[in-house]
Amino acid sequence: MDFRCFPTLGLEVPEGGAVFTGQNAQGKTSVLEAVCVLVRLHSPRSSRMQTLARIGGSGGFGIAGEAWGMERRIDWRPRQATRHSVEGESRASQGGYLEDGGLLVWMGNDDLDLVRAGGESRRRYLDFMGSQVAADYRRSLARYRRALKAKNLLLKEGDRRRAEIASYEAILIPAAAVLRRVRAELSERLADAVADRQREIAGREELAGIRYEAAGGMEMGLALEQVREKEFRQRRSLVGPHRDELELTLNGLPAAAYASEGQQRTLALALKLAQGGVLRAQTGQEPVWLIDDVFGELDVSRRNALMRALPASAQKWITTTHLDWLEEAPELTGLARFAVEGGHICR
Ligand SMILES: Nc1ncnc2c1ncn2[C@@H]1O[C@H](COP(=O)(O)OP(=O)(O)OP(=O)(O)O)[C@@H](O)[C@H]1O
Repeated sequence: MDFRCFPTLGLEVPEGGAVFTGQNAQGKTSVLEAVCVLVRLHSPRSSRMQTLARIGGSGGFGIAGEAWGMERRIDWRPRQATRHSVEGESRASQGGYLEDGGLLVWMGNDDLDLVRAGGESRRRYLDFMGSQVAADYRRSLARYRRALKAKNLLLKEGDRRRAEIASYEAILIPAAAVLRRVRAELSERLADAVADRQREIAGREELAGIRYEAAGGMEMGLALEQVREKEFRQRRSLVGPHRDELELTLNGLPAAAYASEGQQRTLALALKLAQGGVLRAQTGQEPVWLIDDVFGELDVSRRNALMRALPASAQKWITTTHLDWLEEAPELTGLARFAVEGGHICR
């Protein structure tokens, strides 16, 4: 193991899921994070694998578990290729490992950023979904990021490196086309689902809208031609999926600027609930819900609405520091409970 604060950990979680209780900084989020890393090779908290390795541990970490009936295992060591295996058989590439990985939805307290913060958090939201439904999405995203980084470095030198910049653009353009096709499809599917969930959680008519906006237009090649000289002057990339937006509105007005805090919280929940619904509709598979410290922070009406909106048959991993609300939650009383304390867990 050696993951975050856990030197070792073994857990058997029943099919319905579990609730992890404990004070702050005991390891609850880390348990959910380990699931996310094992299943999707992705941490919602950190883009650097190094931060996941336990400080004072062996330097790397390993996670193994049975998910969707298959034994999966990853082993991360600094300066080495990550090793992945499924059912004891090594999978050389990340894509190969993920192709039969299960689906996840992560809900956390910072989901409010989806509504309030800049476009980056909404792009991450789409990326997390896209990577789960389209095999070429993750590959294109990785390719796009690498080429964009290289292009931006060259742009720092002004227009002297035109030819090399063009060779990176030849990588960026097809990768952008994949990302945008999937993002646009997902956004369209999400629109109705988000509107329905918003109405349901708010308990009244509140019209939530989402609209995907490709920066510079869907045709990246054309957009690049139009901004080329400007990019050389400003020495940075101005168009492409890294600047796309998922615009959120409530009753026709931009949600970040006009919606109340309560409405924004509802919209953040609606976005995540809709994410689960769209993943299910796209794949026919029920995602596992990783719900980190959300319930305890909600007012009673939103908490009840969220509980009702979660699919009864889905597996849910829920963390909380407060126990009081749990006693009044009939939907969750049947879930197994684990107490987390100082990197140890007991049932
Ligand atoms: N790489 C690491 N190595 C060792 N300990 C770590 C590492 N990363 C984080 N920690 C520590 O692990 C502990 C558990 O963190 P975690 O976020 O899982 O707690 P939590 O129970 O979810 O807390 P909260 O309720 O405040 O969200 C914290 O004390 C944190 O500082």
